Amino acid sequence: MDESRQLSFGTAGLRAPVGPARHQMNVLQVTRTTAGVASWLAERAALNPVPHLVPEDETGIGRALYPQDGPLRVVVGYDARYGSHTFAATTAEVFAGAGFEVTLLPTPSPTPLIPWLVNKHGLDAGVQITASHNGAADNGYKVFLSNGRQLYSELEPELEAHINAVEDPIRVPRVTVRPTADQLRRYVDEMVSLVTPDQADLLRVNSERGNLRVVYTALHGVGGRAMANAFQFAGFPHTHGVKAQQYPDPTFPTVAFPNPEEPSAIELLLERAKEKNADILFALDPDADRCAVGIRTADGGHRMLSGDEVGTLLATRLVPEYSGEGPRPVVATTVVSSQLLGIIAEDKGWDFSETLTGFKNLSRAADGLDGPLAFAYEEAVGTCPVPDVVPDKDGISTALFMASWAAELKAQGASLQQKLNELYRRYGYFASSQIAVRTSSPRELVDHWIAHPQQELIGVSVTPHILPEKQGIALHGQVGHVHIRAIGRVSGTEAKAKLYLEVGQASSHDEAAQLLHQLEDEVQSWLSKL
Ligand SMILES: O=P(O)(O)OC[C@H]1O[C@@H](O)[C@H](O)[C@@H](O)[C@@H]1O
Repeated sequence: MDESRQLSFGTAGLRAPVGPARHQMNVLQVTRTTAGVASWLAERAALNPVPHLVPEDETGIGRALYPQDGPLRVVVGYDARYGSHTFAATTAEVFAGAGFEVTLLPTPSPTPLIPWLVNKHGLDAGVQITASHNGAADNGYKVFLSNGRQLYSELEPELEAHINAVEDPIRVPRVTVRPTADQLRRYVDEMVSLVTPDQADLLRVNSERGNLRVVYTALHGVGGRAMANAFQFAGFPHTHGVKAQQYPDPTFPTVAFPNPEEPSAIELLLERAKEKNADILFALDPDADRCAVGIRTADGGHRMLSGDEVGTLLATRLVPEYSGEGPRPVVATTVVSSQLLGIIAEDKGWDFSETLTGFKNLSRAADGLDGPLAFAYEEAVGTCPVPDVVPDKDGISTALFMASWAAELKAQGASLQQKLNELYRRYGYFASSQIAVRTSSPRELVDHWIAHPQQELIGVSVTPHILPEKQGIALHGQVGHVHIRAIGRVSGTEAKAKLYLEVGQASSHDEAAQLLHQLEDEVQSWLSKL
């Protein structure tokens, strides 16, 4: 590892092991980064002055009292990892030292609180100290801009130039910041209000929710309190957390990787689901911006839905079919997610937009289109159900929407699996899976795939497409009427290359599963030869 290398922004901000070197997460790194962010935000504000809100001739007294003319305002939050509290306090103090008005959250909190607060209070930026689902050794730094959206790629070079221009972090001025009152309850109340029934439906809905058995895990992260409160306030009395994983613990003692996408991470959740005979299961990631969802299977067991299954289902639940009036709502997903959402969008009259991985891209997916972003998701169990309230992925509101829907369906004798079957019957059967290759040089591996693209997969020829920014390569082919796709891409959060496999528009579940199986076998066999 090159120790002189400065950290750069990846899929979701800076992420690196906590340690003393220049390419690691430490107080000097955080000081330098924040000083850079502060000077960059100040420069942007100076270059984009607030338009005059009062007539030109009314100058002078009182002008400074307009909120837009005050100091830049930021909020700083943090998860419960090693170093998070210190890094957050450092971030807040450096912003304050640069003349910003700073809101520092008092306790470890879910990441979605930051975009929610930025958006709600018209702040100039937000920072969350988190390494999301990475291993215990890592920490990270995530930047949200004035509209609550994450810092996006085109702006990264400008910001990185400001960070690199910070000469001696020790000399950066710091001013002590007193933390604010806890904001979690306010956030939870607003999320719960999204699923609060009308007065006329109160009795029916409460009784539906009273019959749903919910289990969830916070995976040793910061979402436990938010999730418990949210379910309680929304009227789900039979909600059970996985006790061993309920409270923040930076060692993540019961899991190898605290990522709800990893089968080993949800073992205790599945045990709890069996014990409680659960109808629905939720696994938050450690900073609670993502949420995996599980359901009961026909044989009485449980299975986790894929991110694509949750995303496509929830889109159909939340976005009404286009009525022909006004701008079309925009739904969005990433290039490595299922192609099903695009097909549904065409049928429902929605505008559809596809971006590179990460909500830094997805939250901008409707820019340049007529309509607003109505819904976005990515296959990595990240869902943004209400972009105008939280313009990023949000595990808590996702869980509330899915639980409310599951309760309603249960009362009708139906299920989420039936809803999924309806989608497949209408649009064809889809199946997908992912293979991760952990390596110290994922870039080299993916460059090799790009330079020597596979010509055939499971006996049919495939056409290669290089992903934007050379992030990876997509191979598309047809087996009769069935579409097959394999994408290789460099992870932007961990040292791994990822392979995303999908079979689409098959005539039956079995056909999709069988072709996917063949695809997996073939990919595994060429991986073993590398
Ligand atoms: O595939 P990557 O780059 O490792 O990212 C995986 C996921 O990592 C999460 O931490 C990000 O919040 C997601 O947006 C992202 O999709």
